[in-house]
Amino acid sequence: MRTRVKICGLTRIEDALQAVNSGADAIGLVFYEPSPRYVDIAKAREIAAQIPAFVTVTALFVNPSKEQVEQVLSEVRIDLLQFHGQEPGEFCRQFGRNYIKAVPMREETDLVQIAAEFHDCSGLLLDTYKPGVPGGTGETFNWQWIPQTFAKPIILAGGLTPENAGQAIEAVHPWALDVSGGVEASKGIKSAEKISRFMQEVMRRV
Ligand SMILES: O=C(O)c1ccccc1N[C@@H]1O[C@H](COP(=O)(O)O)[C@@H](O)[C@H]1O
Repeated sequence: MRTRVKICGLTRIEDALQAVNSGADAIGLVFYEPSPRYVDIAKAREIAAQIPAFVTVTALFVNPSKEQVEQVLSEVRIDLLQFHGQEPGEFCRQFGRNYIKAVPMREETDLVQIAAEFHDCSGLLLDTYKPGVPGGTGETFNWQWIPQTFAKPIILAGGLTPENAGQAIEAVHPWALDVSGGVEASKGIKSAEKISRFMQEVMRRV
C-alpha cells in the first residue's frame, strides 16, 4: 500500500487534472484570501466539478468564520475540511464533516495532547512552524520530532518536493504527504513535470 498524496493550492483546472491523472489521492482548494493560491467559490466550483469519484476534494481554511465554511460547503463539492489556523476542536467538528487539522511543528509540540483535542479528526497534518505564516512556507521541519507510531494518521507537509518525497516516506512512514509549493512553476501555478515526478517518487516506495 503506497503513501497517499494530496496536492494542495490548485487554482487552475488543468493543474487539478494533471494531479488526478498523475495519481494524486486528494486535491486542495485554498479558501484563505491572503494566499497566492486563494480560489473564490466560482473557481472552486469549476475545479471541483472536474474531479472524478474517489479523489478527495479538500477545502483549506485558516481561522474561518462558521458562515464562510457553511457557504463553501453549500456551494462546492467538498469531501474533506482542512483547518490550518488556531481553530479549536469544537469549531472543527460543528460541520459534521470529515476534517484534518494542521499542526505547526516545534520541538516541544505535544502531539498526544493535540490528538486528544482533535480526537475525531481524520488525520493530523504536520506542517512547518513559521511565526506569522500559517502554511505554504515551502520549508521542512525536523522530521525526528514525529513519533514513529501514533494514534492518528500523520499527513506530512512543509517543504516537500520531488527531491525529498522519497526520503520523507522512508524517514517518517506517514499516512500521506501534502505538497503545494514543491510542485509549482510559480506561486499558484503548478508544474506538470514536478507533479508527475513527485508522484513517481512516491510510487517507487510501494
Ligand atoms: O498554500 C498556502 O498558501 C497556504 C496558506 C495558508 C495555510 C496553508 C497553506 N498551504 C498548506 O501548507 C502546507 C505546506 O505547503 P508547502 O508544500 O510547504 O508549500 C500544505 O498543507 C499546504 O496545503
